[in-house]
Amino acid sequence: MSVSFQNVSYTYPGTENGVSNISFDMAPGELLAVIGPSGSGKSTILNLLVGFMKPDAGRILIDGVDITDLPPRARGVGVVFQSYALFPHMTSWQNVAYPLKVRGMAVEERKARALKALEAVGLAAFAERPPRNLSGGQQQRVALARALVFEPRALLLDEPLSALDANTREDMRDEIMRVQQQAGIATLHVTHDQEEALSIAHRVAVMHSGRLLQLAAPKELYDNPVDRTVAAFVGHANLWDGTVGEGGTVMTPVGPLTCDTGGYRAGQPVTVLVRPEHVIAHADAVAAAGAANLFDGMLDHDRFLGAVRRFDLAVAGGKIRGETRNRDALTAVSIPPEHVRLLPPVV
Ligand SMILES: Nc1ncnc2c1ncn2[C@@H]1O[C@H](COP(=O)(O)OP(=O)(O)OP(=O)(O)O)[C@@H](O)[C@H]1O
Repeated sequence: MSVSFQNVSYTYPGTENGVSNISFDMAPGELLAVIGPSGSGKSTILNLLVGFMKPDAGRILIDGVDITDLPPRARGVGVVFQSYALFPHMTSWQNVAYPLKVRGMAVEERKARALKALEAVGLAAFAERPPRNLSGGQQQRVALARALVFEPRALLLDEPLSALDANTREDMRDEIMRVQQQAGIATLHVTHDQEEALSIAHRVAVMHSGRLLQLAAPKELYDNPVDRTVAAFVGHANLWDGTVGEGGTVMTPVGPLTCDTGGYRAGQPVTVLVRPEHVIAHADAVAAAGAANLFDGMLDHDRFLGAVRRFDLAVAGGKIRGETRNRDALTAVSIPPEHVRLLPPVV
């Protein structure tokens, strides 16, 4: 089942807020994550697809069929909400069977289907338990089974993991990927957690101020952000205003950097991106003599994060953020020219 947004716009009545001219196609079985800062339009996209709101302009298609004017129930879209929204007085299987009940299915058949759906999310043994006797992760899996039980044409996940602790969240990520792949359903996953998006989605859509800035596979998004906003939102980044110099250099507040200037000409303004993991830490500049883009400085922030250490080196003109596994003292960094990326300037 495929999902298509074609030039969809929506403005909340009496405001200038909403989403503008959103277009994307989801392939059958694709898991598409929508990320962006608060207020960027993620929930609006979700609500437009569920059918809680109708676009002012544009069309929404599922499998090539225009569903723009259909009410939510007729769209065949399964939704998992952040809050699980399970019925407390029903058992797990009754919760899962609920969408089948409202569709008028006989009790034996709906119980059989609910048990199968619970089995698919690894909860067959918990069918008779009420939600209050389940952990947060288990409740979320019941909600997932309930969203899948009526074989929806598309699945929507609205921040489904945000209420879970870090370890459960990682397990649930894997579970969602597994179940979604098994069911082969086009899935739109709205999240503010970019790590979650990068780790489970086939492609990620980055929203900002009601616009879709970039839609790309996670690695592409991280390595080749279209602009500074995307670069800043996805992962950590050193971002500087720069001006392209002569002979493969770019001038930045921290100093000139040797790099591949690509299609940019000398004198052009650019945004300079260096990911912290590409910054190499050195004990001192003498030890690193000869390294390209070498900076001497003083350690400013220094945070131990377990697997890595994230630091800022204060240099003349600014700070350079780096990540290293090296735990020793450091007073210099170097930046390999191939890891200096030039993006369009901020206008
Ligand atoms: N009911 C509403 N009435 C008026 N404006 C709204 C309403 N709901 C959202 N907005 C505005 O529409 C824009 C998009 O909001 P939306 O809720 O889609 O953002 P979001 O990315 O989901 O944010 P969050 O991550 O905080 O949930 C924002 O400017 C928001 O203030």
